[in-house]
Amino acid sequence: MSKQLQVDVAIIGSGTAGLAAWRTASKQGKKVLLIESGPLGTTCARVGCMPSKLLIAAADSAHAVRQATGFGVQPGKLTIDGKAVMQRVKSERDRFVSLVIDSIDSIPAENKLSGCARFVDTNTLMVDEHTQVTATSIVIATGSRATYPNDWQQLGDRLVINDDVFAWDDLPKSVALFGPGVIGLELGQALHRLGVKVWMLGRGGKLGPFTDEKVMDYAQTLFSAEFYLDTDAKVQRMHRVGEQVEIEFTDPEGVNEAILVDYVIAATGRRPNVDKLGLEALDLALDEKGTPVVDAHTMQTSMAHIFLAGDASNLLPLLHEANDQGRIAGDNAARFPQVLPGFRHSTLSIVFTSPQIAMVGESYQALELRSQQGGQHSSESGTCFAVGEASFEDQGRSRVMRRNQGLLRVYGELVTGRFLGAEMIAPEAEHLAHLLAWAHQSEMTVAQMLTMPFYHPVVEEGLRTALRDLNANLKLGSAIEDRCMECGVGD
Ligand SMILES: Cc1cc2nc3c(=O)[nH]c(=O)nc-3n(C[C@H](O)[C@H](O)[C@H](O)COP(=O)(O)OP(=O)(O)OC[C@H]3O[C@@H](n4cnc5c(N)ncnc54)[C@H](O)[C@@H]3O)c2cc1C
Ligand SMILES: NC(=O)c1ccc[n+]([C@@H]2O[C@H](COP(=O)([O-])OP(=O)(O)OC[C@H]3O[C@@H](n4cnc5c(N)ncnc54)[C@H](O)[C@@H]3O)[C@@H](O)[C@H]2O)c1
Repeated sequence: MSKQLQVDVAIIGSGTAGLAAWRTASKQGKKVLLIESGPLGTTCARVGCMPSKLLIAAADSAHAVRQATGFGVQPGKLTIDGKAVMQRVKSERDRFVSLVIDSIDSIPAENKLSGCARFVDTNTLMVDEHTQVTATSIVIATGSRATYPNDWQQLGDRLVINDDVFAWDDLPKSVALFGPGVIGLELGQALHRLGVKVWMLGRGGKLGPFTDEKVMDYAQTLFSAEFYLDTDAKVQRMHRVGEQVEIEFTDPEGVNEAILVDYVIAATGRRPNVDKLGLEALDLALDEKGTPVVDAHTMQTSMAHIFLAGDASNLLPLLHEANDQGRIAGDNAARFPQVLPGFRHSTLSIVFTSPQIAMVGESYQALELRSQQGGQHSSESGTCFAVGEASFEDQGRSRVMRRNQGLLRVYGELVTGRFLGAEMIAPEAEHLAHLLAWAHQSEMTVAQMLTMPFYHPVVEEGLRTALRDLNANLKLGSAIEDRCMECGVGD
């Protein structure tokens, strides 16, 4: 006979979204239960944001040493100690995980339950086979997992995902990395810079998070010059040969190739963990991928008392999004049935390659779609937005640092001049993107952004060039100024 529990709010998953939901729901004095199947510590700290950035930090340092000769600094022969690299990645990662576990430990025992939850009916969850939980409202915050073609399983332990990479004790000699998306680019470039031979193979020509083809093409040229990259690989055969994998494929020039690699890394996308929740027991509206449809402002599903947050939703799978969504879902689950729309930040995503990649506000593709649908302020040519751009190849500070590669495209609304979004691959993109996201959230016009201070010589002067170009193309202000050498070679 299973144990019975009755609570106000049940939260499934104690990742970033679940913990945020726990904090907001419990502040309202309700009886809240956090259910976790384990392992504890969040995807971000265990196998996501933090270990990937630790690996990238090691790669950046190797890259800086290689680049030093370009400044006349001769650092001598570079040696990479793979065991030491992985040891630091894991020990720092464990430190981050322990901080999360400390905060979970501080949650009272009666508010936590260990086990895998699934729905029995609209208000009842079965946790493993030991406890039945009845809740007035429920937050699904179960995260996501890596997904790849089923037949790759025949590669056994030579097939790995991001989780496995961060468990390595040493760096391998070679990998074939499938999926030049966000995870693929970050891991692939880092491994390459740490001396691992990398073949990066994609499907359908897609690269990174870009929707603006001009920026994507620029990035493709840049990464292809650094490591093997085929964004539309024609793979004929992939099979295990001893402790390695042989891959037969046709390269972009039509030449047949066969390579042997130590590992195949699957970075071919992630899917929300909602398929084993017993959702079939509910009359819940699902999208075409089988994920519950959710209101992005209230985080409510089609069943008013069931909320969804974080990677478990089909919204943007990012840490700060999981945090925002969890906060809103937890708050509304506790105040149910009086739900309120929660505050959402402007869209911001950063990929920690070098140069870095960033997306802010509305994507180029979203704006094109808005134009096609005859969006507000559509011009005679059928678009509702103008584009400005700047190259970083000749940008003052970027050249000083020998990091003068990059392209920034900014979008603004015709008629109103409002800043709408940006896509970029650029030096210091993480900082440029924050400035732009703040401007986007403040609903600034491009002209207002141009009245803001710009120091000299800084990479942000490249941003000003793009904004000036956009302002001219919006036909609301003066055309782009010629380079003003007396003002300093910043733009
Ligand atoms: C390699 C990598 C790098 C990343 N880098 C970044 C980055 O730099 N910046 C960024 O913003 N984002 C990054 N992300 C994305 C970010 O990590 C995720 O968006 C975020 O961690 C999602 O949090 P979550 O709470 O939704 O999921 P999770 O943290 O995965 O939490 C879900 C929890 O639910 C539990 N669970 C699942 N099913 C059940 C069940 N049935 N019953 C009970 N418990 C269950 C799981 O065990 C898990 O603990 C990265 C992701 C990866 C994989
Ligand atoms: N810096 C960050 O913020 C960061 C870092 C890592 C991950 N993330 C989050 O995690 C999410 C998931 O990342 P991801 O890289 O797994 O997904 P993704 O969708 O970004 O990339 C998957 C890639 O795999 C390709 N692909 C799919 N099937 C393939 C196949 N059979 N062969 C070859 N290529 C194939 C796709 O075309 C795509 O390019 C991201 O959307 C992002 O939100 C964020």
